[in-house]
Amino acid sequence: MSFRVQPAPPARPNRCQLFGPGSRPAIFEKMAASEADVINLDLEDAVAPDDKAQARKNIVEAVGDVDWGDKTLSVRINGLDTSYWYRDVTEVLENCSDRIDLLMIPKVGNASDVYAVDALVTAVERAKGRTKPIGLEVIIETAAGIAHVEEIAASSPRLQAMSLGAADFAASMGMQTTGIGGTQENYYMARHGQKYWSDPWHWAQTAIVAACRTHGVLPVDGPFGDFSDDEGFRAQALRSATLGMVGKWAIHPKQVALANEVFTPTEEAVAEAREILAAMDEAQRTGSGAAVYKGRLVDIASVRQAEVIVKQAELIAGR
Ligand SMILES: C[C@@H](C(=O)SCCNC(=O)CCNC(=O)[C@H](O)C(C)(C)COP(=O)(O)OP(=O)(O)OC[C@H]1O[C@@H](n2cnc3c(N)ncnc32)[C@H](O)[C@@H]1OP(=O)(O)O)[C@H](O)C(=O)O
Ligand SMILES: [Mg+2]
Repeated sequence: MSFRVQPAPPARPNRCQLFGPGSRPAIFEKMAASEADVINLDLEDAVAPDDKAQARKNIVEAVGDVDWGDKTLSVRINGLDTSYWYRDVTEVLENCSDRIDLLMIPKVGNASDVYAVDALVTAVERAKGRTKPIGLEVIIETAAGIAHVEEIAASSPRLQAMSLGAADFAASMGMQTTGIGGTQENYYMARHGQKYWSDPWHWAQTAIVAACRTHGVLPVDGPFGDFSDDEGFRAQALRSATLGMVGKWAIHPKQVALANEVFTPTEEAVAEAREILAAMDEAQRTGSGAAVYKGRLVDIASVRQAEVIVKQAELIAGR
């Protein structure tokens, strides 16, 4: 227990982050017309090396020209292990309109990586007189990133969100899989001739959630590569939501509705949460710290749990 109050993360919906390559401007309007809460225009792995320069130009133009509505608009820069990243930051921020909200930093390995980008962003903001502060989001997708996850979550007041990038994470960890998220065929327990599949992403997700919740950052589940597998996406997203993550990436437009469905509390869940709050109001009025709701104990901790669901529903309703 700490006397410090747990900081609240940014109060904005982040149920789905829809990605699209910056080198494919034909889909920008479609991304803007989607139901995703966050749009990620990519300069990193979805863009071939020869297309990076043109992709920056496309993004600068699209940030200003496309009507992004009330979405959070983010640009993923290249990793700090490349020669591209500083020009991603300078060319985009020196030239694009104030409509941009965030830069996403991939393959973050420690707090100094975020510090470096923060310093460059700060310099460009001052030089260009940008008055709207740029936020940052990071991807945990390396062994170093997960080893230093808490210092990364605490690294900058600009930091708003942290995602798990399952593909690069698996590669960095030396995991024997080419799948991007979801069930892994060989990760199972065996008992009495039956296989019981377990979740290899679970420990990294909980580490991310704990670091984020400690430092007021939004924890987000990353990509699910097999976009023909709706059931697999939904199962992965439900596990993430249950663990405390607030949303999930979509790497194809058909995944947006699935993510929104999972990360929007159901009417039943909200109604039950409100009933618990009412039951506890009544209990406290009569001097009791606990009550019985549908045959089970509810107490002050149940109030905090119910408030998570009600606040999430209100955030989405107020979008
Ligand atoms: C894994 C690591 C990552 O980096 S993940 C994030 C980076 N990846 C991406 O950004 C890829 C994003 N997705 C795409 O580029 C495409 O969706 C695609 C290549 C996967 C499939 O495109 P395709 O056009 O072949 O798909 P269709 O089914 O034909 O499209 C139907 C329809 O939708 C439009 N479309 C396609 N993609 C998008 C999109 N992203 N947003 C909006 N609209 C899209 C397409 O134009 C069609 O439109 P229509 O013709 O019907 O009008 C990670 O870092 C890690 O390490 O884990
Ligand atoms: Mg990656």
